[in-house]
Amino acid sequence: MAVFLNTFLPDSDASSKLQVVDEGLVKLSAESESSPYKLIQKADIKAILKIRKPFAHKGTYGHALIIAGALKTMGAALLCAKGCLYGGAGLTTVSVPESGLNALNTVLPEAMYLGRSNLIKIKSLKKYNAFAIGPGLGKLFESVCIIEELVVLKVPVVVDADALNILSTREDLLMHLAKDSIFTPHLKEFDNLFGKHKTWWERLQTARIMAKKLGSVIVLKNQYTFIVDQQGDVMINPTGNPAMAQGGMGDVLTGLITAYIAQGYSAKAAAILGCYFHGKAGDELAESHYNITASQLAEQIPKTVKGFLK
Ligand SMILES: NC(=O)C1=CN([C@@H]2O[C@H](COP(=O)(O)OP(=O)(O)OC[C@H]3O[C@@H](n4cnc5c(N)ncnc54)[C@H](O)[C@@H]3O)[C@@H](O)[C@H]2O)[C@@H](O)CC1
Ligand SMILES: Nc1ncnc2c1ncn2[C@@H]1O[C@H](COP(=O)(O)OP(=O)(O)O)[C@@H](O)[C@H]1O
Repeated sequence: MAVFLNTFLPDSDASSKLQVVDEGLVKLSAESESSPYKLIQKADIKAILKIRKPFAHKGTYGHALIIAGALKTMGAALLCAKGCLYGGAGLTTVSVPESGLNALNTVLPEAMYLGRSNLIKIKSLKKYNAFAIGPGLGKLFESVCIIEELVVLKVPVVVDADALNILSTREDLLMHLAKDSIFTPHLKEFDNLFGKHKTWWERLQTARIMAKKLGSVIVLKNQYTFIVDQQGDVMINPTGNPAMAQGGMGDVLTGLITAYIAQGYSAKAAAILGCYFHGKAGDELAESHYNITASQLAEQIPKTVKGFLK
């Protein structure tokens, strides 16, 4: 029986009620007409996920740099870094203000530190192969300068929270951020960035246009998160549940997606894996927990991936 798009939206309108959603990312036959809307299946994840290799070492799985946190929102940076560590990046470096150094060393001893002043000064960030910016970053002048630097470097970035809000006032930076970046807005951040929308159908049409225009992936977060690729196709994530509705959950997702980029996945594959395992970890915890914290969810991720492979 056909599944229609309105099943995955909090609102309903004539267009989404008529839009068929395909099951799975793979086209069934060359002749069949495929829908731009596809519901991610377990088999799709199996096809994307790469098994860890014998003789692998920390260098095999990349080095992520997370630029996040401000004095009063250091937790967002820690949660993002936690998502990255538990997502399996070989090395994770976190650039927080110096006021966060003790917290970082105490809470996440596996993570390394890069001072903000060094970050703005050094031109070479070449040792990192995955970048995330935004959780709890604040919108101060310093944050804008860092985004300008990333634009000059032309490195793809996972962009979240305050970095999205900065880009909403700086179209020049938004349009020049490297292709294959990943934008991870929730509804409000999305509308800030691309304009107000009355319905989710309209919002999705804008997401498809903008993902193509930017040459990047847009992860539009909600109960069913929409991953819109550079061709404007929309992948719907089936995992996740209301036990996850608590602050910091998106910060963990940003770290997790960044971990997959560090491990060598494409922007699209990293977004798909990140959303799927983030939600699946939440689903597994929700079997025994009424609500879940973001830290709990991050810690569940390695178990979830292992369980998936069994
Ligand atoms: N421990 C920490 O330091 C935390 C810091 N955070 C950071 O704090 C900064 C600001 O976060 P705020 O929560 O103030 O602002 P946000 O822009 O994240 O959220 C603003 C409002 O949007 C609404 N909203 C979000 N998703 C929605 C959806 N799907 N549908 C409808 N409404 C929705 C919520 O009601 C929320 O009050 C961000 O940089 C964020 O990363 C948060 O992540 C929470 C945890
Ligand atoms: N009811 C829900 N069902 C599934 N996923 C949810 C639900 N509520 C929240 N989430 C997930 O939690 C994350 C929330 O992200 P975000 O709003 O950016 O949070 P924060 O800024 O507090 O980190 C998203 O990945 C979203 O899909």
